[in-house]
Amino acid sequence: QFHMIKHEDLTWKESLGQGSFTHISRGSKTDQRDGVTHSTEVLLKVLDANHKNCWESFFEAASLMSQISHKHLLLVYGISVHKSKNVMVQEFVKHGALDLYLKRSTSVSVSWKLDVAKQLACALNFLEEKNITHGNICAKNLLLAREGDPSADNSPFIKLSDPGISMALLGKDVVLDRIPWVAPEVLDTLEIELECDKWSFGSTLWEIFNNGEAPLQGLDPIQKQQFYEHFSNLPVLEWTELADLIIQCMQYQPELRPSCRSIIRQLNSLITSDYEILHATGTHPK
Ligand SMILES: N#Cc1ccc(Nc2nc(N)cc(-n3cnc(CCO)c3)n2)cc1
Repeated sequence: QFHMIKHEDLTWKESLGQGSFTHISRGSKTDQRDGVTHSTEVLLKVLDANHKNCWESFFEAASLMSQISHKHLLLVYGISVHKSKNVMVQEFVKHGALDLYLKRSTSVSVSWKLDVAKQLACALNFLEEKNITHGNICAKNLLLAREGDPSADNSPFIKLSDPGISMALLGKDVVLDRIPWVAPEVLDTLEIELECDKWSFGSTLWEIFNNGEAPLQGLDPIQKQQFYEHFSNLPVLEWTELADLIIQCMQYQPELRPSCRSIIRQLNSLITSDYEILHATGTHPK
């Protein structure tokens, strides 16, 4: 079900940090095609040795991304299993994770953020049409392939990363730490459905429009759990129409959350209204 890559065809370069139970490095893979040796820059995602029991879920996440291809879904080249090393070999996405990029960037425009949000909505719509739930939508799992340069009139381009190890295996503390991205109903069942991705989309929208600041970042796991027990909502953004979309996505009743098509329609009208506001008053909504 996916391409097996030989360990000797991989070269590790610098470490780039870690996710849940994994760590990532820049690297390269060599392969022979019509007698010529090609070297490709890759991202090597290694499952921590002390979580070897999660290897099935780790590779299941990879195979989810390999079964389907879409311009906004990360390309997974294959996997490599050698001794106790379980490695997922991914395309190297030039500008890395969106949360870090937003934290570092000062001048990201509203239209840039709306463009990114729409790309994520399109990726989710594609998954929804195939009845596939991602289960870990957040800015950290959005990778920036192209920065977009307003003067050169080109726009950003994002890729949705693999969901990583399923929450059923991650343990309660990791699940609590994923509040408010994880949908409230998941806390009881640890089962993820399509509606869960809509809740997470709302939380990710909040992140994007708060320059990568993690929502509820100051709260400890207990306070995060209480946030759900009290049916709380994230702090409202100033742009009312955008705040409305976030609230719709983050409805505690899953069946009340909007379809992806509705999300895309609402983003399109925000894009046009943003455009009109800009050209009417020369100023941007907050
Ligand atoms: N400075 C810098 C820099 C760092 C990384 C990349 N590239 C890249 N490519 C990928 N396929 C995945 C990731 N990645 C980043 N963080 C995670 C964990 C959370 O998902 C995954 N980064 C490019 C530049």
